[in-house]
Amino acid sequence: MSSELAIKAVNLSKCYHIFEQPRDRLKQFIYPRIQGAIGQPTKQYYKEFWALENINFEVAKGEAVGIIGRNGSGKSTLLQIITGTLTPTSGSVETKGRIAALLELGSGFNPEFTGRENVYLNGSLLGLTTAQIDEKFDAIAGFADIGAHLDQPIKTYSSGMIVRLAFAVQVQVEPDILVVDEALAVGDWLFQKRCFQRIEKLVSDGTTLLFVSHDQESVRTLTNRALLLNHGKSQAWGTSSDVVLEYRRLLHEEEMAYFSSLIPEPAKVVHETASVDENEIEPNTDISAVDSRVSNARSSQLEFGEGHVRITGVRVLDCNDQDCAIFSPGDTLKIRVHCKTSEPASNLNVAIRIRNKEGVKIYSWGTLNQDMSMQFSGNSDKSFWRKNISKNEEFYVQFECDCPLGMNLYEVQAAVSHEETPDYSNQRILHWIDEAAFFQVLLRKDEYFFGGICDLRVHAQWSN
Ligand SMILES: Nc1ncnc2c1ncn2[C@@H]1O[C@H](COP(=O)(O)OP(=O)(O)OP(=O)(O)O)[C@@H](O)[C@H]1O
Repeated sequence: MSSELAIKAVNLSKCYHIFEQPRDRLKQFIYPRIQGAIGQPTKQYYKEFWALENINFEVAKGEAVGIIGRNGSGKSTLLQIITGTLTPTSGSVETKGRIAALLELGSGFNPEFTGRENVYLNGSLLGLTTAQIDEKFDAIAGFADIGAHLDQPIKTYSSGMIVRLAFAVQVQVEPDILVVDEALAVGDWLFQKRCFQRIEKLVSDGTTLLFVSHDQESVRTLTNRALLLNHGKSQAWGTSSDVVLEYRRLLHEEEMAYFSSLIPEPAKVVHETASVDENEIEPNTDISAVDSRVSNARSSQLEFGEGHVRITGVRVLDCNDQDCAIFSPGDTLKIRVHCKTSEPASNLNVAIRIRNKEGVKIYSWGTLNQDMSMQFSGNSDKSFWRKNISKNEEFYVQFECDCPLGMNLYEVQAAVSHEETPDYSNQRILHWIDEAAFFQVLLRKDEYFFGGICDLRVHAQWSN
């Protein structure tokens, strides 16, 4: 390996043997030997799982490299091979200099020993003499900042205290290569900030850093190159900002695939319904042909309520009253909530909530909001709240707008409630459904563009 390099991995692969049952492990230990001895073909009692496949990369001395990827993508396996706690199935890794690793919480600590004793134990494992540890002890204790706990056994420490002490030892030995896994996430934000500052100082003094984190911003700020692992394979290797972007793209793709599986296929036209005026509520409309796939898109776990008025389906429709799952900003977006009574009902409020995929409530609105505004304009007689609806009656309420939403995936929650008074002050939920429907908003290429969660319809003015 060139003297300029700190780490060189060549065709690194790791295969785990997965045994379906514990006794298969024993069988694997015994039978193939016997089968081999008597000249029979040997049988395999495990399945192979490749946690890493043909990973190649080189890290120059003093370089800071991030390793990112989804859970189970192979990051810890790779770090363990680099630090020598795991052997690869094939390929090789070479490292130069003293490696300090902050991998599993407090690994290398003896829980029965005090913090002070563990500092000496850990220091000696890292190759320091007692005299060298004596010299560094005050700096280590100062960085860990755990006060009198230093003379208590480690088993009495909180996870944050363990990580403080572990980090303090690792960084004070001034390693040639520092390997940091997710462990820092355990510390409080002030400690994390101090760790990051210390890591930056070590890197600027020439330490090589391998840093695994799910926090894309830390990877971008702390490292200059990064490796993206995906199902054990190297998906991207380059500048940290490029690789973090690639990681976002990967996460986005997977989220899209997940949400599209929840969004029902746009339904065929199954019946013609009259176009409903924006503010009109139409009881007694035929809903016999509500596409069952729309209501089937949710799990029955996600609903509750007293139940004498039930939501029988929620449909998302376009300007032609066609079931639609994809919209662009400005498109007519209709959400139709179909209900059925099992007893006579009145004082109803039918409402929707729209949440984006991050779970942020973007909007909630119900018929009572409209009734209230009718009341202000002295036209409250027509309010939905005052309507008496007979037993076994089916009706729907349609909410309609010009879609003001930004690019995202959206969940519709729907609810019907009994409101004792027309001001939401005394409410009984009759039926509430989470994940009643989903839709997506995509921006059309080469058209009006905005960023963020909703369109504020801002106009820019130039003046000089
Ligand atoms: N001893 C083992 N036996 C079998 N499979 C294992 C073993 N150790 C890890 N694996 C599997 O190898 C894959 C990679 O695991 P690894 O811990 O390296 O992932 P990771 O990227 O560090 O995940 P995370 O972000 O969740 O920490 C996972 O699918 C894991 O289940």
